[in-house]
Amino acid sequence: MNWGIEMLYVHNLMKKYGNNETLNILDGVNLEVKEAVWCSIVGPSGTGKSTLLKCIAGLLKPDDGSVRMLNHDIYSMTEEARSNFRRTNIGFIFQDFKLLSHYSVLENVIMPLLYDKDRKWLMEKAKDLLKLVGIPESLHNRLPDSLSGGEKQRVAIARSIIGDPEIILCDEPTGNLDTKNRDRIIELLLNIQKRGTTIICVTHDLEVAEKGDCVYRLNEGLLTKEEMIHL
Ligand SMILES: Nc1ncnc2c1ncn2[C@@H]1O[C@H](COP(=O)(O)OP(=O)(O)OP(=O)(O)O)[C@@H](O)[C@H]1O
Repeated sequence: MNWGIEMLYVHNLMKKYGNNETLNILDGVNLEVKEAVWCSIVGPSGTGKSTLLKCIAGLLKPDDGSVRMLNHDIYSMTEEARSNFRRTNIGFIFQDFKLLSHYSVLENVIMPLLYDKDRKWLMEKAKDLLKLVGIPESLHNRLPDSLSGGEKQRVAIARSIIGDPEIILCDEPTGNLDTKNRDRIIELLLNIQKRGTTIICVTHDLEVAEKGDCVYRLNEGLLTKEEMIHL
């Protein structure tokens, strides 16, 4: 594996909501992340961490600056190309899981690729991934609402890797979990990283953040590298 390949390059990102008098939420954010690196982003509530993730994901166009992922300039693409790029290269994990409540666990896992791949093949792959994240077969046909928080997040992790993404964007992935489940999710993310996947993880939890190879703090619109985390 080549550890030096550039995965993400964010240059001078600017974003504000509303009219010109409001502050820039992102005020010249720069970030460079290599392949197979876990990069944590911390910062006070409301400073724009989710906004930054959305800009990185191609879901929220910045006012200025650029996002390059795998040597593709995300905002130079057409919307359709960007959406295809996102589907094939990016996995997502959210604090509130975002599982579809009317679909079974298995159906949730295959959902990102439902229109791209053969359903039978996807089902087999989903079963393998659910095994990988420790979800027993007895839960495969259950609806998400009947699962515990830790189980839901493990299903969400299986869903995030169904397309073998190059990069996973996590927004507070352990925010709704107790310590035991948090540690299990950290372990899974570390294993996914070991397979060569890049992880960008927004978190309030410094114990999660410090699992990263690098930690950045977003404050007053700027991202700065943390030299050391004091727990
Ligand atoms: N669509 C929007 N329209 C207007 N303001 C918004 C919008 N989305 C977010 N904001 C504001 O932008 C700021 C940054 O929000 P964001 O969700 O990115 O912060 P955050 O750092 O992720 O917060 P938290 O840690 O609490 O989740 C907040 O003040 C928020 O109210």
